[in-house]
Amino acid sequence: MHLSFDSFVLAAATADLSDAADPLVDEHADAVEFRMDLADSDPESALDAYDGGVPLIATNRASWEGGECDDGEDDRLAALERAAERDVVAAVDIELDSLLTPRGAAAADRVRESGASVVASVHDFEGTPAASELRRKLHRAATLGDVGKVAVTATDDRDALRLLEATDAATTWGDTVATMAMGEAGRHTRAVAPVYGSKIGYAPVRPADATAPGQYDLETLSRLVGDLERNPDT
Ligand SMILES: O=C1C[C@@](O)(C(=O)O)C[C@@H](O)[C@@H]1O
Repeated sequence: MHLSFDSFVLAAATADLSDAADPLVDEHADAVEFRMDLADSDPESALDAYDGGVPLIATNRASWEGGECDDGEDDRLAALERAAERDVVAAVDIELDSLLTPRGAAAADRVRESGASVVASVHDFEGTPAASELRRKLHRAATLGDVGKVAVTATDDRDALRLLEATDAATTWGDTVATMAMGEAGRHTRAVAPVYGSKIGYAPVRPADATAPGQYDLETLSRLVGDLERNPDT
């Protein structure tokens, strides 16, 4: 399956692929992000059993990047390479710090050879970097990935605004990026960042199953993003 990041992709984020059968996913999601690192049972068996019609983004977030995968880098990335071999997996998320290593770069090559896209991701669970640093990270991630994703933690409105500004700048100079600010102060960026060019949003099917702080549930984010969408004809 293929996912185009030319326009906004709303991803239902989950640790449990059976969530994909929820009618809300069919109704609102363009993709399902499978957080392999958060899965209770063997994620590769879950991938084998997946028979949904919505393409998958496979993520196996390393513990050093705020996830729960403690495997060594080789095993962690090999699981993503195997995931990408499945037709339903349209994209694979690889951390920017990993893509900067030879093993991570090789994983990206394998993923692309399998026909999947690479989402290069950077997370800051402490705060929001300065504007210049944000721009640099976004550009670096968008250069190594087919989409460059930066998730930060906002503690006030100014943090959120800096992220939106960097999103707009990156999009204006032609990078394909995805941005979101985690935490309560950043919550609105999940709805607003797509207006400034962000190409992926993440939302749990049920509010209680958030995969990051400050997420809206899928139905809510779909409505908010839809309401704010610019329609050139109106
Ligand atoms: O990187 C991201 C973004 C995210 O952290 C968020 O803030 O929505 C949620 C994660 O599941 C996803 O992999």
